[in-house]
Amino acid sequence: MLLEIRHLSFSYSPDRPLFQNFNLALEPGRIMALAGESGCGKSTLLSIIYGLIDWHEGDIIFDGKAVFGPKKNIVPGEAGMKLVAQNYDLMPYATVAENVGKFISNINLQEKRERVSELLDVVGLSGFANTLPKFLSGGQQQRVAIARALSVIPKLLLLDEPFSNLDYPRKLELREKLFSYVRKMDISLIISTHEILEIMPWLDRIVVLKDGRLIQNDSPEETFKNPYNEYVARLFGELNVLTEHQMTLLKAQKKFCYPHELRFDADGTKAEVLESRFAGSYFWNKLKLADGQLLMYSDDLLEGQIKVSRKKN
Ligand SMILES: Nc1ncnc2c1ncn2[C@@H]1O[C@H](COP(=O)(O)OP(=O)(O)OP(=O)(O)O)[C@@H](O)[C@H]1O
Repeated sequence: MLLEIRHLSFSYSPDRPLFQNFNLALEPGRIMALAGESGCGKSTLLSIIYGLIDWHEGDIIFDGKAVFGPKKNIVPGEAGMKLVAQNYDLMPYATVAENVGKFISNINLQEKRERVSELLDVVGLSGFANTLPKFLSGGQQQRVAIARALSVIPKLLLLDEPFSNLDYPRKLELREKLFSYVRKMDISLIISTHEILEIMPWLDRIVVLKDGRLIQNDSPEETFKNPYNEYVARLFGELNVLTEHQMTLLKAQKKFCYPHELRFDADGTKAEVLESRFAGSYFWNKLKLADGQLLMYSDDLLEGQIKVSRKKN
């Protein structure tokens, strides 16, 4: 294992424990997402792993060695580990290129320039090498911090919501370049996110947290198809929670059903279309089915009475 968290306990205040006997492990070269509602402990866990916070009990082993908090390790951060937190901590009077090159050796300046230029390309900031951070947007500063974290290839990269400040096209571009680079360089990654669907294709593992507790730790496919509970299923977007009667009519084995899992079926059960709205790549529909309402996505606008069934997994 590259990282092992064993029996971790931590709270910000004694009356509100956050992590209690928390365990987690990461194999080398893997990409793991930390998912869960706001306040579930994602940022805190990343800070603890990086040694920025003293925890109360338990061990964190990184690359075979124990990690310590600031009481025992005054300069935080293990060699081989980098954290990009939500405060980017850039040098204000240094250019973007100088910030990115901060940890790169000056022995070969030509090599350093090339490396900085490659990293700026990865984060989509090639035109900003000579700009000062104060002239950048929050999202751009965040990307400078990511480039700097990648400048000396870490074994483990910790990213706290790296796409949160980006507009959609930039997010897509950075996502593609960043994950490709991380895979190419065999960097292990733990990434916290609110938007699990958007990064799902690149993940090996999804760890779902709620109030500091580990709710599920599975592959993306398993988590999506067999969410442990409603909280986990809701991380993937809109969700139907079926009534007993609806479960019987739809011959559903499970209580949860995503809107895309419902489909037209001449042999299906009757439903009434209450609303049908254009939503881009699909139509968003609200149906009345038996004793409750359901959401269903369709290719066409719907109206009146229709028949639906639940797709098999
Ligand atoms: N410095 C602090 N002092 C006291 N409580 C804190 C501190 N930082 C976070 N908390 C609390 O600890 C819990 C976990 O917070 P944390 O920031 O780790 O959650 P998160 O999952 O990263 O949230 P978000 O997705 O909103 O960033 C929350 O209840 C939060 O209010």
